[in-house]
Amino acid sequence: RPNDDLLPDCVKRPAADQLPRYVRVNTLKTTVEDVVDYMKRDGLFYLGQASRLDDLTLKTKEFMRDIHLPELLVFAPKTDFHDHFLYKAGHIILQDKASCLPAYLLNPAPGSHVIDACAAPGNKSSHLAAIMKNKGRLFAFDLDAKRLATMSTLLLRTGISCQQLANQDFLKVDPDSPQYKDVEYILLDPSCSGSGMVCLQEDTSSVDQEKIQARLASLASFQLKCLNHGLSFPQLKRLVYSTCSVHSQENEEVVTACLQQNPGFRLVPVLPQWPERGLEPLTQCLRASITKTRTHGFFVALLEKQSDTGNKEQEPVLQKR
Ligand SMILES: C[S@@+](CC[C@H](N)C(=O)[O-])C[C@H]1O[C@@H](n2cnc3c(N)ncnc32)[C@H](O)[C@@H]1O
Repeated sequence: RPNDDLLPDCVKRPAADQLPRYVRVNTLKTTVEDVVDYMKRDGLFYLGQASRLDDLTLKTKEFMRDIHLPELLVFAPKTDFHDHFLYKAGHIILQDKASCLPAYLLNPAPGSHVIDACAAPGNKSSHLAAIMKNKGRLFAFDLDAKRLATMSTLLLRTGISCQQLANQDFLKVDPDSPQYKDVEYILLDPSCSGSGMVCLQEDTSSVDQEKIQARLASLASFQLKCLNHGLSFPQLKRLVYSTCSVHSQENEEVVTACLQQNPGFRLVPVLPQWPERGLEPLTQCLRASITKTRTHGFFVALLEKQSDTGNKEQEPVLQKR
């Protein structure tokens, strides 16, 4: 959740209004083809599959399939689907493209056991459940009861049934408890400064710099604790870490500290065709921004447990899908 203390009073609407409207198709309820047909019958113009980022500059009523994510449709900025039948019926989810990356990259197998550590309001959980085809177990935690209640409504609407929600501090979840003994995948999207949200970008001139730095240090320390905790689940294979922050203190610096403390894990190079990378030397990670990826500001890292034999070939994942 964006940390309100860090956010400025000024809200830069014009920048947010430039962002395409991204729509994730909920494959538990429908298919991309059916949604495309529905939208066409509704009077929208389908331009096919995008092949370059520039294609995503759409006029009113036009839409396309995204370049990178197979279940994502892209519409003109400000297209509003909140009253649309497909949204109310849970067939589509209104989710920024960058925020679809974590579940897509984690890619848990159907039937697997997965944790969404800081889950509410649940967009990424619903995406995980769709990738898992509702098979297996999705343990979702959040500290905030109100946000968890919103999440229950969203999950109900989207037809998810493999989840187990808990109003619990993830840092207090016992990795050695028998119920988590088969957890192989964790999605960790902890509270952050929210500095990547285009409509909430910081006007740092009016904010006390010392206060900002102290808040960032406290968030980074919490994020690192969550990461270390996630990596301590005994059967863990992969963990995806994400923030909607543009600050390296919450992103590359947290991941670097975590890798130093957990030498049994390595970074997986992901999506080689993605145009914006983590800051050097963490170029295996992804960054996102309105200028380079036409999304909100975002950061994603995929960590993987090294096999006992070590020296595993560093294969980029999800190059083709
Ligand atoms: C960035 S938001 C998560 C957004 C969510 N992943 C989604 O895609 O809808 C971070 C969440 O972490 C929760 N949170 C903060 N500290 C936590 C903790 N110690 N344990 C579990 N959840 C926590 C907050 O209440 C907030 O809902």
